[in-house]
Amino acid sequence: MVKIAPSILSADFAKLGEEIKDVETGGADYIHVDAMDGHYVPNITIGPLVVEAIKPITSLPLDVHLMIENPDNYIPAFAKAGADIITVHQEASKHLHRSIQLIKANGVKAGVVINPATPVELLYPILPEVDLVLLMSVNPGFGGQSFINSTIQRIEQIATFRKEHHLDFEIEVDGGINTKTAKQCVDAGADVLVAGSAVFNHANRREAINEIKDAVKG
Ligand SMILES: O=C(CO)[C@@H](O)[C@H](O)COP(=O)(O)O
Ligand SMILES: [Co+2]
Repeated sequence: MVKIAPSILSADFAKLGEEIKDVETGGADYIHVDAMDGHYVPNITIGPLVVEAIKPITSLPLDVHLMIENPDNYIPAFAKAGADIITVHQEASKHLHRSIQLIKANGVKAGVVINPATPVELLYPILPEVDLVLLMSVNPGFGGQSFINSTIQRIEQIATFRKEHHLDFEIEVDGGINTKTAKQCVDAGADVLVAGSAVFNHANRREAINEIKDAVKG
């Protein structure tokens, strides 16, 4: 069964707690938290203080996607704040293996993420060490963008590597997920779909999540 990770980037921040409860009761599996620093990406969003504030609101895992420069400087703070999964960009970490080890040393599941223009092969050396691979299907920085179709072949490539090397990390896809792209991603091998605007721009979040889950089955 596919997991849905609503991205709170598209939630109403004036009532963030209610928004998170709404998607939790609506059937979400993770809460996706997009942390942006205005340097690595051209937008500024959420820091450890917000993660700490939402931690008691939900029993779902907090899936923290770091879009920040020098991620090692902030991994301990996000872990302490309550992140359950921390994902670092291959492009933003100066020493990727060290970043992954640092996440694990802080007692958190470790993920690696790559942008649409980064060759998937660059991840191969780190794949035996990670719990999750996040493939960006838009350029990071904003919600509400269109899905980049070449992502499908990239999911297949990572899924093939996972099978051939008997690994068990989850494959997550982030950006432009809707009922159509969701099915394509899952057919290619994705386990977790981040959905920001598709869930939070829908008046009924349960319906939005069910529509994606049903589309994947159909
Ligand atoms: O990391 C990011 C954007 O950088 C995402 O998590 C988006 O927030 C997903 O939003 P939608 O494309 O689903 O609206
Ligand atoms: Co994200």
